[in-house]
Amino acid sequence: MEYDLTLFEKGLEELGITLSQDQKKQFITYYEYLVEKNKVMNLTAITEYEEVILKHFLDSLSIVKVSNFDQNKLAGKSVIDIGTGAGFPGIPLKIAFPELKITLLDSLNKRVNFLNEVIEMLGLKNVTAVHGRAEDYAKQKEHREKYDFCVSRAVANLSTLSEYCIPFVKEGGSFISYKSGKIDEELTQAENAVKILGGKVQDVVKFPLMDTDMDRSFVVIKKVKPTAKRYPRKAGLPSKEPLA
Ligand SMILES: C[S@@+](CC[C@H](N)C(=O)[O-])C[C@H]1O[C@@H](n2cnc3c(N)ncnc32)[C@H](O)[C@@H]1O
Repeated sequence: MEYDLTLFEKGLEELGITLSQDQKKQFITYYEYLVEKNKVMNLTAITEYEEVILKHFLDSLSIVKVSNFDQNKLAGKSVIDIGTGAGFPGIPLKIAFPELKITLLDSLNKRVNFLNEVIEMLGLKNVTAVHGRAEDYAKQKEHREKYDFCVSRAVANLSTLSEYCIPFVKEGGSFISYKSGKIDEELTQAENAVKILGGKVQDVVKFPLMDTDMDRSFVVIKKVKPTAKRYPRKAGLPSKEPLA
């Protein structure tokens, strides 16, 4: 099937991202497989082609607006995507920036199985999909404070998310949270949690998604000191009783 790439190409140009024909084909293959599998399992509420391009693909890639996620300096950098679901933002980042080493984590095994099929189908290298909860993985030596970037979209409020994500980040690295809608109150509520966990809010990048009226933002949290061993607390607690 022929797909109109006008919107995608316009968005990529706005973001300053250049993709080869093969990379664009990988995005289309991913789109087709997402829609096909979505008929038999719950992966996404968004399935219309242009909506997926805008709200999943371009939204995921808009992280290049964050100055320390410099697309020219990503070689060898490691990223963990917490609560990746059907692969957002991790799979679009891997397709567009194949030099990244990416770990995709989700607590729903059927989504992880889907991701492994996508990885194989697209022939992606240096990307691993793992099944588990952030609170448990962040305790493991091979994951704790091992990543240059931790990213997460649509998983939890910023305080809970900080407890999931900051423990994965190396000192000097960043946790970059994808947010939509108004963010100021959530940011104020998370301020102390960020500090307790060894982070510091470095930047908040606000923008509309392409030429829509949909508010998007990135909260950029720099890891400034190691996270105390007791965090994250046991699975379930960060969402039940967010750090205040
Ligand atoms: C609303 S979906 C968002 C998926 C994707 N990030 C996106 O933006 O489309 C939230 C995902 O986070 C996962 N999740 C929630 N809590 C988690 C945790 N503590 N550890 C790992 N995954 C978690 C869920 O299984 C679900 O797939």
